Amino acid sequence: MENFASESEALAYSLAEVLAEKSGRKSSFFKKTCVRNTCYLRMNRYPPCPKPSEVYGLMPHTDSDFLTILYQDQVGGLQLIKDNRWIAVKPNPRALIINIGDLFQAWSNGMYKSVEHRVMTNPTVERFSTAYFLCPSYDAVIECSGDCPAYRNFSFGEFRQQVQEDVKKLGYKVGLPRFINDIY
Ligand SMILES: O=C(O)CCC(=O)C(=O)O
Ligand SMILES: [Fe+2]
Repeated sequence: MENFASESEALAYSLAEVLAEKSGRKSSFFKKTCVRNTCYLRMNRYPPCPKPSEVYGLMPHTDSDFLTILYQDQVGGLQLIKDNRWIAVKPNPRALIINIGDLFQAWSNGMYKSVEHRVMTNPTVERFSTAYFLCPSYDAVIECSGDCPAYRNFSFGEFRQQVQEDVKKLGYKVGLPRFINDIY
């Protein structure tokens, strides 16, 4: 598991470097902004569920980070939304899944999208996945790029707090729409 974490960390940084350059920013941004104590690994276990059509393994959501590196086992169940339709992400033991998170969407002014995804349950088989989340320090300010920034500046701490507040009060995450720029 430690190996997975350190390999994922290295991969996340190099991917983020390339993506930063592609979005017209300094490639060193993530090295400077992301710190070990906010990045984390999540191990997901999905027990078999007798009513898969009624119970999600994981509710539809976007990830609240910069970038996620995900490994899923052979059971399947991960889906992402494309053109308003849910598409299954086929398990491949030789592949990792890379998700752009909300912070990268804001930072790139929507050039890269934080894709909505969910996990369906399986009636008979247990499923496992492991995800590494690349996150900035809580006080890092996410500045949206471009002449017409779609989002106002916000810190990761502020974003996280708002997400937690919404989940507590409303029962779901609102996420980036809360930070849309209202100067236009
Ligand atoms: O289990 C999966 O395939 C997805 C996990 C996930 O989306 C998450 O942990 O945020
Ligand atoms: Fe996720």
